[in-house]
Parts: sequence; C-alpha cells; structure tokens
Amino acid sequence: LPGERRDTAAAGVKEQTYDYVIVGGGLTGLVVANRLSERSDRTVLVIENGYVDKGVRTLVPQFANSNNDPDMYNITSAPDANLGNVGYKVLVGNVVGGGSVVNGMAFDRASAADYDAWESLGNDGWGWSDLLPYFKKSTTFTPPLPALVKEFGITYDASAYGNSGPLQASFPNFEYNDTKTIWASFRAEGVPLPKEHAAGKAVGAFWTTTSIAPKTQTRSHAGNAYYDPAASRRNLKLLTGQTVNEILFSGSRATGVQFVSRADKSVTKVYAKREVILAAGAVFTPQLLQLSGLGPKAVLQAAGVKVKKDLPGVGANFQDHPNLNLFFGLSNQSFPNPLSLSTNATFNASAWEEYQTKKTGVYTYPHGSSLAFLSLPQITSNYKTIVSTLKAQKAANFLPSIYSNKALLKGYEAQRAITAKLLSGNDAAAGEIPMSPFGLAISALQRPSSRGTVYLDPKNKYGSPIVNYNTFQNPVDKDILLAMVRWTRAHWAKKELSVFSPIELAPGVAAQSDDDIIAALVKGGSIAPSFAHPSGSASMLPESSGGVVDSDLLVYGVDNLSIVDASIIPLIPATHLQATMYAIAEKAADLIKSRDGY
Ligand SMILES: Cc1cc2nc3c(=O)[nH]c(=O)nc-3n(C[C@H](O)[C@H](O)[C@H](O)COP(=O)(O)OP(=O)(O)OC[C@H]3O[C@@H](n4cnc5c(N)ncnc54)[C@H](O)[C@@H]3O)c2cc1C
Repeated sequence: LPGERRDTAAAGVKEQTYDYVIVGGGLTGLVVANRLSERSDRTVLVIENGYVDKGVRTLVPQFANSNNDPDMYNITSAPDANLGNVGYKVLVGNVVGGGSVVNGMAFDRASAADYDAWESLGNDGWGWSDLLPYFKKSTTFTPPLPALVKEFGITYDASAYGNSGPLQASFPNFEYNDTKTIWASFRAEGVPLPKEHAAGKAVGAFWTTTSIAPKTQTRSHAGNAYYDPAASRRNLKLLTGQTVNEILFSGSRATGVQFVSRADKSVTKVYAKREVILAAGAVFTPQLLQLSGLGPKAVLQAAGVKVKKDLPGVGANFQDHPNLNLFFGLSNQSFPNPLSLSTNATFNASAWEEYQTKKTGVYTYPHGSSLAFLSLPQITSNYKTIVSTLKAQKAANFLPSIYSNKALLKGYEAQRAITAKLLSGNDAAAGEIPMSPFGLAISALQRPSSRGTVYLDPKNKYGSPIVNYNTFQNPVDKDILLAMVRWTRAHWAKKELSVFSPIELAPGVAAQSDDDIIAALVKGGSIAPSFAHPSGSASMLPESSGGVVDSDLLVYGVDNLSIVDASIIPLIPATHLQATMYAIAEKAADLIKSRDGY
C-alpha cells in the first residue's frame, strides 16, 4: 500500500474552458464529478487543494481512530469564549477525497424528521422520501460476518441500503468482546433498539455500517469509490495542489475561477461554460464566496473586497456537534480491548500480521458499529423546562451580531421552532453517545441552538478564514450536554457495568455543579466545539430567511454558480455527516444534469 503524494501541473488547463469547473475534490466534489462526467460530451475539471494519498494511514480502518494530520488543514478556531477562551483545531480534510479519506468511517443516517425539517424550512424536494433514493444510489451494502451476527446479535435491514452504489457500506471483521457488556447496559436503559437505524428512525441504541470495503477491509472513500473508476474518462480532469481564490464573473454570470499553485505560486484562470460548482466544504466555500464579493457587506469591506452582492447568510448559520468526553478507568476488561494496541507491543505486531494475512482482527476496526442516539426526553426528565427556556428566549440575545439582519433572524427562528419541536419528542435524537467497548463515554450535542460564523481574516484575506464556533453562546446547548453528563454517570453506575468497577477519571467525581463540570472538562482538554461536522455556512434556505442557495443549489443573485457541499445544510442533522453528504451530492448531480437537459 504505497503512499502517493504528487503535484499536478496546471499548465495544460490554462485559459481552457470546461463545461463544469468543480472547486474542491473532496467528498461531494468527487461524487458530482463522477456523475457529471458520465455524459461523455460534457467536460469536467476538478480543482483540489490537497494531493492524492493512497498511503496506509488512509486505508487501514484502525488508523481512523486518530487524526491523519498530514492530510488535514492546520487551522485553529478563534478563541471560544465559553470553552476556556482558547482556540480549537478546525477539523477539515485537505486531500483528494476530502473528509472521506480522513474521517472516522462511521456511516450512519439521521432520522426522517431531521431531513423533513429541511423541506419544511422552505426547500421543496429535500425531505426524507426525496433523499432516500440517493442514500441508496450512493451505496452497496454488505452484511457483517455471520459468526459476528450470531455472537453479538448484530441487526440490520439490507433493504435500507443500495446494492450497486459506488460507496461500500459494511462492517469490520471484528468486534471487541466487551461490546456485549456495553450492549447489555444500554438494553437495561430501556431505550428503543431499532433493528435498522437507516430506515428513518435513528433513535435509541443500534448497529450501524462503516465505510469499509468488505473484501479488503480497507476504507471506501470518495477517491477510490467515485474518482478512481472514472479517472480514465477523457472528459474528466483532476488538478491537485491548487488553491482556488476567486470566482470569475462576467456581469452576474459566473464564468470560471482563478487558482494558485501551492508548489510554485503560479496563477491560472480556467473557464466554465455551464456552471461553476463549489464543493470546498463548509469552512472554505464561504471564504471563497466572500473573496469573490458574495457575502456580508461589512465582512467584505473590512477585508478590502469589492461587494458584488450583499449576501448576509454567507458564513452565518455555521453549525457542528459540540462534544465532551467522560472517561472511566475499568478493571476486568477483556483482552484485547481498544487500549491493547498501544499497551502491548507483542499483541500489536500479531494483530498487524493477522490483518495483513487474513483481513481480520482489531486493525479492521475503526470506531465500532454500535451507536446510541437518544432523544431529549430519553436523556432527561427535565426536557420540558429546557424546551420552554429555548422558546421563551429573545433569539438575537444569543446569536452573533450579524443576526441583527432581519432575514437571518427570521431563518433562525424557523429553525428554532423545529429544534424545539424535535427536542420535545422521540422522533429524532438530541444527543449521541457512541457505545465504546471501554471507558470512553462521549456525549455529542446533536441540535445546537448556538450558531457560529466563518469570515475572511481582514488582515489576511487569503489566509485561513476566521472560524468562530461560538460554543454555548446559547446556554440551552450547555444544559443539554450537562444533562448528558448526568445520564452517563447514572449509566456507568448500572449493575450491568459493575463487572468493570468503573472509576470516573474525567471530569472526575469532584466536579458536580454545572460550572465545575465544564471547568474540569475544559482544563482536561475533554471538551470540543466540533465533531468534525462543519456545516450550514452557505445554507439552502429562502433568501428572505437568510439563505445563500435555493433548493436547486444555485447561489442567489448571480447565475451559473452552485454549491453542493456541507455548507448548504440548513439545520445540522443528528448523525455523522458523511452518508448524508453522499446523498446530497448524488441529488445535486441530478439537479445539475437536469438543468443541462439530461
Ligand atoms: C477528522 C474527521 C472525522 C470525521 N469523521 C466522520 C465519521 O466518522 N463519520 C461521518 O459520517 N463523517 C465524518 N466526518 C465528516 C465528513 O467526512 C464530512 O462531513 C464530509 O467530508 C464533508 O464533505 P464536503 O464535500 O462538504 O467537504 P470535504 O470532504 O471537506 O471536501 C472539501 C474539499 O475541498 C478542498 N478545498 C477547500 N478549499 C479549497 C480551495 N480554495 N481550492 C481547492 N480546493 C479546496 C479541500 O481540500 C477538501 O478536499 C469527519 C470529518 C473529519 C475531517
């Protein structure tokens, strides 16, 4: 599995015209590139900032347990006022395939209600029943090994998935023995146990797929699933190591882009006959729009960019899943457990040998296939008070200053009404608690009411954008996460887990008040604003609600410019994002093809 890092020269494309120019060869960019180039009379150019990497770090599932820093951007967020006033790592892939190459490989979906929310915010054609065919189109499902099904009671329903899509949705050829005990503890909680979460109700404890190619037990990602099979098409070209820094216009029509080589700083322009398609992700798409004169007037002017269209939604509505870790020291763990690789060199060597020769064992295992996504009533009996607090708030008091804009505030209030409704019932999840087979107990908030921003750095507009997560600007978010801490503590006190004699090490039992818990987590580095799910920063919403693209994914106020990446998500769903991004990109490709008469 040799590593491969290379530049591609831009000279051959200089001043050339393609039918479609796609900015960003990450997850969504490569899906759209594959689908648009299916038509041989359409030319497609993809421009990616990162390089190709087919190295072992990208392929072996076990390595998905730690950050692959060389294939990621090196950006720190603005200091987060409520999280110790320090900056946090902004988690974004910078490689051909983008996040799909560096992510944790969890491959799950949110509940139908999460996607129906998008439709009810004013986006016709974006509800669950519209997206389901695209979830299926993108995947090929392979069930787990029969022996694992039998031993661990893994459940699934293959009919929720596709059987001929490019991306492989499957299971590792391994489970840790202690997973059984963890499952017993969740069963004892009385939470729902859906046979298949991907069928529209992802609430409770359930088994999920992983983006793993079953035969080779290697990562399936947008690069090897969507780009490689299409790479020999003569009408598809991928440039790597090139940073797009401006969308070119003729009047209001997007006509192409300008990009800079990372290797020699040479500047090149290329042109798009039909469409410029942005797929640079939720951190860089808003930056590129702003660099091109599309964004909030004050932000553009501060950075010295001429305003083409004042679009206040660009860089606003930024969302992620803030999260924290409790950690319990355990006794009597089975061998192996997730700590064995790092504590036992002999085991590590034999496990690696087993992976290479048989494609089994711990090296096939990324984060595991058991997830719990709980509704707010399942997390706390206090849910009604939390929801009434949210509804009674004067929204603007808990939002960034840009929300003095009436359209943005209106859009936020529509989102808040949906959030309050979903937090009141059991149709969708409020918090994720991945079921790790050891003492790591994560709580990830799924329905944040705070909103972040992504804006040009006025001192260096071409440098990294300023990412403000604004974690806990709305205190309701903190209340829900604290309720999850208390749920987790009660859970680990259950008799089903007493076999491990758990001792809470983080944040530690001394921390009992809300403030003490948060302070201890911040001090211990056990809380973070991002679960690597940046989204929403160029939302698909009506323009009168602060939107940036319409439900055909076309940017308001200009022509021939569309966005297909995670920035279009209007309200972050309760799930890891990648399966949703494959579905969005498949649907985006169909929308673009249909306006091209296909
Ligand atoms: C560390 C990590 C862990 C994750 N874990 C999971 C998980 O376990 N399960 C899950 O479902 N999801 C996970 N995700 C999230 C998922 O991978 C992302 O939601 C998804 O990749 C977003 O797709 P995208 O196309 O919007 O952006 P990306 O995949 O990020 O693609 C954007 C691409 O654009 C390129 N680019 C940016 N700016 C420019 C520019 N100016 N010029 C040229 N190219 C540019 C970038 O290099 C990148 O390749 C994780 C993500 C990360 C980073």
